[in-house]
Amino acid sequence: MLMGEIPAGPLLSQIELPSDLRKLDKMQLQQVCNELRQFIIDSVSVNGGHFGASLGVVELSVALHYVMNTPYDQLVWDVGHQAYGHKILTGRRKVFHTNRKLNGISGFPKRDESEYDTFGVGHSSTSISAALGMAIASKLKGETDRQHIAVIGDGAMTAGLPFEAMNHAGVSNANILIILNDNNMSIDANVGALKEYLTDITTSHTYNKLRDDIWSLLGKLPYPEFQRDMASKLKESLKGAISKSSNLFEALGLRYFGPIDGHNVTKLVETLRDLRDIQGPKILHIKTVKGKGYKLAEEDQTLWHAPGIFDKITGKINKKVFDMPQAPKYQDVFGYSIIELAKANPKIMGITPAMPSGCSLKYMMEEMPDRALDVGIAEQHAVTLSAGLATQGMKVYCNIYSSFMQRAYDMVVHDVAIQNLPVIFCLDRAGLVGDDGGTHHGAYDLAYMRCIPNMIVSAPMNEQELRNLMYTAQLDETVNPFVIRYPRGQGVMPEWKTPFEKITIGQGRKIKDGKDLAILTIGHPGNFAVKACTELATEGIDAAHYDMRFVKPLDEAMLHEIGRKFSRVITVEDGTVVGGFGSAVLEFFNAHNYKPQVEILGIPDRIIEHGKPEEQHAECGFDTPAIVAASKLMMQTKAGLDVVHA
Ligand SMILES: Cc1ncc(C[n+]2csc(CCOP(=O)(O)OP(=O)(O)O)c2C)c(N)n1
Ligand SMILES: CC(=O)[C@@H](O)[C@H](O)COP(=O)(O)O
Ligand SMILES: [Mg+2]
Repeated sequence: MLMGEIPAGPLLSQIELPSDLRKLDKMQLQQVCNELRQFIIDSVSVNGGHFGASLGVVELSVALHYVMNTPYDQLVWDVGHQAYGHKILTGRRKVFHTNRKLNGISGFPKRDESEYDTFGVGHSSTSISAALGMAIASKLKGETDRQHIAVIGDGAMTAGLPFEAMNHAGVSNANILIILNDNNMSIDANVGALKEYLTDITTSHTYNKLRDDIWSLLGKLPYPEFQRDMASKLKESLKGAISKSSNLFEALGLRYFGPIDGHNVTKLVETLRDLRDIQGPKILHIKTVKGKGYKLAEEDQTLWHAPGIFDKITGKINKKVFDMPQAPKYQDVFGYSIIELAKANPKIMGITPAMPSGCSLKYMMEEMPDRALDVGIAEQHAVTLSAGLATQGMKVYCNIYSSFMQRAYDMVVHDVAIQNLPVIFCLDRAGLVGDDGGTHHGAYDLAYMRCIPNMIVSAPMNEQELRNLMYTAQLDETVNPFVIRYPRGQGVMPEWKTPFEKITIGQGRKIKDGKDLAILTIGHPGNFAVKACTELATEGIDAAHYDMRFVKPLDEAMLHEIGRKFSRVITVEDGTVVGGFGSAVLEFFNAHNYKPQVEILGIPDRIIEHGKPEEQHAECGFDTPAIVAASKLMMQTKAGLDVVHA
C-alpha cells in the first residue's frame, strides 16, 4: 500500500482497470457497487472533495465501464464532480487519496491524467457538444462500432449549451448516447420548467402505461428478431401519436428511453447493452438519488455536495479553521449587505445562476423571494436578464463566480456595456480558488473586464470596502456597469458591519506612506502587502502601500503622485499578469512618461493546478514572502536603471 492509500474491499481491490471489471460475472456487480460506494465515503471523509454526486452515480459508473469498451468507447462526464467512481475504476484507486491536493490527481476528469478521461471538465453543460464532436469524427473515420456517451445531470441540462447540442445531434446520424442523470438536484434545489417537465415525464401515467404496455406486449412475442421488428414498427407508428407530442427529447430528434432506476445495476447493464446496438442519437433518462447510500447526504443534499472532511460514522463535518476565526466570509458580507441595501432601495434585485448557497444570495431569496432569483445554470441568461431589468430602472446585483462569467462574456459586452446599463456584477471566487484548480480560478476577470468600454472594475481589500462598493454601485448617480470582484472565503475584519459610505469611483487609498518603493495592490492581496510592509520595515526598507481599489477607472492623481515620487514600483494582483492590473499601471506610466522600474506580481501565464490557496499564492509569487522578496531584490538594483527579472 502507498502512504495514505485508502484500503478497498476484496472485489474492488482486484480492479485496476475496466478490463478487470469486465471479467466479473454480472451477479458480482452489486458487490462492486457496494465496495466502490464505501471507498468514496472512506476517501472523501478524510480528504474532502465532492461527495453526493459521485455516490449517486456509483451503479451507473460500474455499468458503463462493464458494458462499454472504454477507453475505445468514449465517455464524457458533464462537470466531472460526479466522476470519482469513474476515476477509481480507471487506474486511479491507489492515488485517489491525492485527489485535489497539490501535485495529486485532479477532482475533475482531465485529458492529460488518463486516457479514460476523454474531455477536460469542471464547468458544466459541455458534455453533449463534446461527445457529439467525437461521434462525428468517428463517423468520418469509419469507426461504426464506437460508442460516444455523454453523462449529464438535470442541473447541467438547464443551460443553453446542451440544447444547442441536442438541436444539432437530433438531425445528425452521429452515434451518441446521452444519459440524463436526473436526481432532481443541482447544488441547491434545481429550478425551472425543465425540472417540472422531468418530474412530469417520470410520473406521467399515460406515457408510462403506454410504454410499459408496449414492452410487456413485446415480451410476450415469440422470437427476439420478431420482437425487434415489431418494436421498431410500433415505435414508428406511435412516433407521431405519442412521442413527438409528449416528449421534448423526441421532438428534438433523439430517441428517448426511460426513465429507469439508476440504482439498479442489473437493469442498467441490460439497458446499456440494448442501447449499444441502436445506432444514432438517443437519450436514456435515469432517476437517481444524490448522496445515495449515505443517509445524511441523502437528507441534506446541498450540504453534502462538497462537505469537506467529516467523521464518516457520526457525520460530523469538520469546520474549516481560519487564521482569523471571527472574520466573515466575503460571501456572507455580500449576502447580508444586499438585504440591508434592498430594504432601503426597492429597485434592488439579486440574481444568481445556480449558486445561491455558494454566493450567499440564499439569505435574500429566503427573506425577499420576489427580488432574489436563482435562474439555474444559465450564466448567459443571468447577464442578459439583468440587462433587461436594468432597462426598467432596476438595480441588479448579478452574482456570478468569476470563472463561470467567462461564458457570458458576449452578454457583458453586447447587452450591458454597449448600452451602458448600470448592472452590478459581483464576481465571486475571483483569484485562486484552491482545490477545484485550473477550471475554477477567477484569473482573467480583471483583464477581460477592463478592456471593455464603459465598465467600472473594482476589487475590495476587505469587508468594509466590499460593503461600500456595493453601496456606491446602486446609487442613482452611478450610471455604468460596475464590477466588484472578491475571493472565495474569509476576509479580515471581525467588526465588518460598518455603516455604508460612498466611495468616489476611481479613487484609491493610501494605506501607508514610504520612501524606498511603492507597492500598489488591488483587492484582497492588499492584506498580503500590509504584512510585507511591516516585515520590510524590520529590515530597514520603507515601502509605501497603495490600495488602488479600481482597475478602471484608474486613480490617475494617485498614479501621478507615485510616478513622480518613486523609481521602484511593485504591483500585486490575484489575477493574470497578462493584461491585468499591473499592465494597466504600466500603460499609465508609459503614457505619461514615467519610467520607474516596475515588477508585476500576479498569476503567471500558465494554468495553476489544484492545491490549497496558500500553496497557489506562493507558487504564483504574490503572497507576503514573495512581496518581501521582490521588494528586497528591487532594492538591490540601482533604481530606474537595472531591470529586475524574477
Ligand atoms: C458553468 C457552470 N456553472 C455552475 C457550476 C457549478 N456547479 C457545479 S455542479 C453544479 C450542479 C450540477 O447539477 P447536476 O448537473 O444536476 O449534477 P448533480 O450534482 O446533481 O449530480 C453546479 C451548479 C459549474 N460547474 N459550471
Ligand atoms: C463542481 C463545481 O463547479 C462546484 O461544485 C464548485 O466546486 C463549487 O465551488 P465552491 O465550493 O467554491 O462553491
Ligand atoms: Mg442533479
